[in-house]
Amino acid sequence: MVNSVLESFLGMSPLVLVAVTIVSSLFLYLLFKKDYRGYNLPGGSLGFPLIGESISFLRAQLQDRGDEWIHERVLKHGPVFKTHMMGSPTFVITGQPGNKFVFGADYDIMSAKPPKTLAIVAGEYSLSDLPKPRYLLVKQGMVSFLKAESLQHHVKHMDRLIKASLLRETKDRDVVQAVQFMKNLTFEVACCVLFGVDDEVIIKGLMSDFAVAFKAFWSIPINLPGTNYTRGLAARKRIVEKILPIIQKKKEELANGTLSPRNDVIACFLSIGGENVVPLSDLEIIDNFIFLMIASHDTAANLSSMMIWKLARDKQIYNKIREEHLSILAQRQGGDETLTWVEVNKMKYTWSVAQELMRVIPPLFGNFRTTTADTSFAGYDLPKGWQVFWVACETHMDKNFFEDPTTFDPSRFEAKKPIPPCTYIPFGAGMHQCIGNEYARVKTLTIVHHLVTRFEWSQVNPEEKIARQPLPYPSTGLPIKLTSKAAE
Ligand code: HEM
Repeated sequence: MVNSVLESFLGMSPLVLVAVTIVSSLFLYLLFKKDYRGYNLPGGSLGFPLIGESISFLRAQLQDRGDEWIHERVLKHGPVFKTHMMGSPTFVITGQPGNKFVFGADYDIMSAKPPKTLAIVAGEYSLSDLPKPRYLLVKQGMVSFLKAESLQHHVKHMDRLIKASLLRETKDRDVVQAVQFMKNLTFEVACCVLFGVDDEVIIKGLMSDFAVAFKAFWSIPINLPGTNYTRGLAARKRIVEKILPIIQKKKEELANGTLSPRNDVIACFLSIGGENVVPLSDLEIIDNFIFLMIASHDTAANLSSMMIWKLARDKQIYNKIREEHLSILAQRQGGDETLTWVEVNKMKYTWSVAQELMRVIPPLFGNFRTTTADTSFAGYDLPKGWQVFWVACETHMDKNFFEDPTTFDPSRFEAKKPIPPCTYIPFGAGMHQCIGNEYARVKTLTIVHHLVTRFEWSQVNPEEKIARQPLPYPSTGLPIKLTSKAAE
């Protein structure tokens, strides 16, 4: 088991890892001991130097027991504890006050600098690595495409792509590998709709490069031949080579007026300017293209895969969702067969199922920050330069915020009663809150719409377990058996 954990997250032989660990660990251990004596640190274990508790945490994640791993330590040490993961000493901060502290912290206390792995793969100019003024500018470029006012003009494009892809995938086939299909579909929709890249050969090439880069993100940053990390660096180089000519072409099209500045995210980036504003360089655009692909791909593919998983297992929910979608079709007037923004906004029950699914099984388990100054929380010292890890599971499963938390109940999101701040956090909160939630909503609802109005499905392996890889997926890729069900 330990071997398979090492191989999935490192892509390297355990023997090589042990050798590297022994050489580097003693030095780091002594350094660490020396630096932090005298600080009032919370309880917890730093585990082995360099590796820390990464293996134990990642192993729990693979078994979908990450929440138990956290909860055991919360029970032992309280809502804040120390550990060592993904190459750095780390504070895990849980609970509503902890979430408020992390999500409310500004740049002078905490940065959303990701683990070294993302910084290297996505590049030095990627959103979460930028100084605040530049961060705000680049994010503005992303938001100008992702906000509802802009996104609504892309619903029909997204709908056509999803419908065509679904018909292609299910043609003459009654079993579909749902996870791989959702990953491919999400990537294709992102290339075409988010980034305005529709050349099939380029999309295929980018897809295989990104598959390698995604693995590198959740690896331990050891630059040795054969590691996932080193393969990720090579994949980044190939991605840069493919995107540069696309940027050049879009510059020309914007200049001659054949491309609108709101056509896609790259066009939005290229249109950033004005008095005293330094336009984005090609490298800034590439790094943020990679960053956005990493931020959007697995998360959005995960939500639609998990919806398919849930609907295969719960006939009552499937029937209620199908009813909602057939009623939308029944109300449609005119001959246009593509979905509209108004129709997507009628899919309220379907979205409340997705929200409840993200409460019980959040796509993102949590995320990292780095302290940028010595600070304190709950009476403990948090020294500068440590990683901070926030997690969703502790508040999502807290009966003080969600009555009967282990029951799957979409109606809690239909109720008028507001959910207390910083307790329901599948999209985070505060300054770094997800800006792609509307895009993810529209894409997921469109996929579910075409699936439920055309098919019923069941799991080929009903006993299939959920494993975090690091996002939660059915462990054998969710093969589903489809039965055609024409819209009534
Ligand atoms: C179900 C799908 C998604 C989930 C669950 C999700 C989750 C999250 C979470 C939890 C964060 C906050 C991270 C933190 O505070 O540490 C985040 C940030 C972010 N997400 Fe998403 N996301 C999803 C889809 C997307 C999509 C589709 C896009 C883009 C099209 C996107 C773009 C971003 C960006 C750019 C940030 C960083 C914002 C910032 O740092 O200011 N996400 N996402």
